[in-house]
Amino acid sequence: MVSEGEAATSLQVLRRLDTGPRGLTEAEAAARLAGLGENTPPRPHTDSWPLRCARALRDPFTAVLLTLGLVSALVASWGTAVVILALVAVSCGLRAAGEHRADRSLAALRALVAGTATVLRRSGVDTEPRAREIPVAELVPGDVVRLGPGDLVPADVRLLRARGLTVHQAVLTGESAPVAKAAVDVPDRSEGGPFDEPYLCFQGSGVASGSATAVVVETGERTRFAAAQGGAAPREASAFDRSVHGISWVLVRFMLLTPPLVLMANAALRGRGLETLPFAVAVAVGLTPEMLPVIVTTCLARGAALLARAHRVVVRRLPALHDLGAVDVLCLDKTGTLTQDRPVVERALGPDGDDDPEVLRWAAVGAWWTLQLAELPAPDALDEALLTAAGPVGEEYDGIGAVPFAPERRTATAVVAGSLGTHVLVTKGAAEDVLDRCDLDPAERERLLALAAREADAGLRVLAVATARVPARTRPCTVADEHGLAFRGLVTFRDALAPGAAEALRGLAGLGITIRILTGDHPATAARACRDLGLGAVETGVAASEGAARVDGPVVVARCTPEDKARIVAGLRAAGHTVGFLGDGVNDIPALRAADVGIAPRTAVDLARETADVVLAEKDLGAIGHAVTAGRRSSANIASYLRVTLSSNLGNVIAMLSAGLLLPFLPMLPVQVLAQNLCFDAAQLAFAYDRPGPAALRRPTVLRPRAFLRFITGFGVLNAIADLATFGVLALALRGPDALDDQAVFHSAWFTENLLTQALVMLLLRGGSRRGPVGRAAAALAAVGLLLPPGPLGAALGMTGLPPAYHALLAAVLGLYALALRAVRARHDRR
Ligand SMILES: Nc1ncnc2c1ncn2[C@@H]1O[C@H](COP(=O)(O)OP(=O)(O)OP(=O)(O)O)[C@@H](O)[C@H]1O
Repeated sequence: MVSEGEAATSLQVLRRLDTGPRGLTEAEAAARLAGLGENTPPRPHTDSWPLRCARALRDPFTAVLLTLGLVSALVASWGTAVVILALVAVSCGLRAAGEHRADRSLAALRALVAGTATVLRRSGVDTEPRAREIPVAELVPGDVVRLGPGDLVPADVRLLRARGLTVHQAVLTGESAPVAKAAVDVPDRSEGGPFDEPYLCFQGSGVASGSATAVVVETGERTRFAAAQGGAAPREASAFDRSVHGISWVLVRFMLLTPPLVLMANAALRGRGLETLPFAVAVAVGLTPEMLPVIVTTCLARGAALLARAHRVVVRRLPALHDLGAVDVLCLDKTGTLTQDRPVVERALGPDGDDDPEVLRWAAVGAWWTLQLAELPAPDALDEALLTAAGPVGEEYDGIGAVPFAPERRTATAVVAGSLGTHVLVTKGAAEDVLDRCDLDPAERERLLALAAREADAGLRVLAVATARVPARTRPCTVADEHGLAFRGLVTFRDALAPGAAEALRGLAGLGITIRILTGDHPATAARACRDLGLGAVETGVAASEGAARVDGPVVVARCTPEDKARIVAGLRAAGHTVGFLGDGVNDIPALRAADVGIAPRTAVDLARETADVVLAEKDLGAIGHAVTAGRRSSANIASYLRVTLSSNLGNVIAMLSAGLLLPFLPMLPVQVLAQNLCFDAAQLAFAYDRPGPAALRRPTVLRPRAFLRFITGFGVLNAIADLATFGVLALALRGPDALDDQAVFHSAWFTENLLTQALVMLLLRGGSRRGPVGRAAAALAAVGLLLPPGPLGAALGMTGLPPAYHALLAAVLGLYALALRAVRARHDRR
């Protein structure tokens, strides 16, 4: 771990690592790799089976079931206790198996999006070092790496040189704002911990801005990140976690209240004592949706695996799939998402609007020397386009210093040696920001802004270029030097629209998703791109404008800084929307973090990819539509399961409690309640494999705990009325010694009726096709309901065959119940 080396000088650190500023030779690096092992991040510590099962036990429903099992064992109701334990074991086993499968496929998917690092290596001792990209796993201590905006720090490193470097260390320290880092040759011993040291950067952090050259000090298991168990910083609970949590806790309270209520009511009205406890416990168990965790894990894991296979979309955090289904506002950046981010220089023009090749030359000189002096691993797309268009330029001057581009400033500056002891500052950047740094009268400034806007209106990207001649000096160039400049002109670029973007945007609008474009670019360039993509009436707003964070605000918000983007996303979330953000640049990272679902293409900068919840393996906006549909499908299945289970469970419990008070005996034996519950659970696993109807996929799906609880109370009461009505009718119609006075007949009748109504509810409350896994499971449930009581298992459970007249009456009651369910459902859907 970085420890004794922390306070050493840079030279001492290089010596200790037996390396130099020119990096290692390939042979030396290979030998170190063989000796020390790969630089792979620590594996998440969730693999062992006992640990998985133990985690599954922490689920609130399982905890309640265990408590109920314990209570049964205490009153020596062994049958009940054993069935409850079996339920717990099955649910934990299924859940652990589901999670294991999900983790395995997620790990394989993550490998798809693994990153690389830029390292300086030499082929032999006397050869010049060459910067090349290698997989992060192949880095060894002593390697010299280059870091640029958006890079993940690939190991624990000591900075040798840095320019304007700031890094996000949230994963390690929880601090969300980027912190400034700088190379220090002879460090002071500081008060704070190693994370506060300016000259150290750690694996797991990411470069927010600036650039650096650094030597790798520790790799693999020996990094601070590994020591911190590689635990990602705890994330704010997602919309999905919050809804499931909310619903779970309301139910847990219900379940805990049920046994004492049953006991008290039976004691008060029927004078029964503690002998009703097993029944009370069984009723509470009947209320529990114990398969919820299994269904959730299976639905999400299946959805994610299908999505990866069919559309090459990688969901890095399972609950994000549900959140995708709930997204109702999708914010996109423009460059690289709607356009290809392969800009080509179109024109270079002077202040009067005429062609002027000098402007392009100065811009390219600036790009070349910023690239060289800031030691950036690679030029950005605009700089690359300048260098391609201008040809070799840098050699004519000596580079002195550079302040690399930062999206908050929107300018980049290089300083080169001029004639007769002077230096020339070359600044390029967004027109407004460069003009602010020029000596101009207001009218001239307005005229030049209009010139830039005219070019941008044609859909071109625009860079302004300005220079200043200053006396030569030795101190390094800083942002403060960018003033008093002379305006040189504009360079314009054409960046073609991404193929398929227009169609994908139409598809997303068809899914009921509002699109917002948040870009750092010129408002006119952005507006033109959006118009060409058919984004309806485009209103542009600058980031600072009021209302940018409202969903009915402007479609395009231009000149956003990274913080503006995050602020708008946070504002939309605060207004109750579920917000997705798709971006690929370093300027998108705060917004990716702020969104409910951060989405990045695989070609995004490493840090954006690492921050995102969802990674598109192909740069295809259309894949988002598929991902949203997959999310809606998984959520619809989870919601169907919850609706069906909870409303019929609640109905059964109400009916059973009322009947228990009206009848001279218990309406069902505890073991029968539990057997019925087991049958329900098995049938409902089918929801994990269901294909929901098209209606469920048309709108964003949100599990709103309040609406949910209203739904289940409504249908639960309807279910209870149907149960009680069945018995009312039966009691009237089938009098006599063989009929309902006989406890075994009553219990069997209740058992059959319950399973049949449950099957009906599965079919009618779900919506969509009656066929498929849910249809088959409902049919199987109905068959068990009819065939089990007269069979040997029925006899073992204290049940018996039913008189034929019962079945006829039951069919009539079920018919009526189905009609009522349909009517109530239709009314509910209309609301
Ligand atoms: N290398 C560069 N040198 C100087 N100025 C630059 C450079 N790159 C970008 N700019 C200027 O800064 C502005 C903002 O850039 P930024 O990277 O924040 O957003 P963007 O790439 O234009 O758009 P988006 O946010 O849609 O990805 C650009 O419009 C351009 O004017």
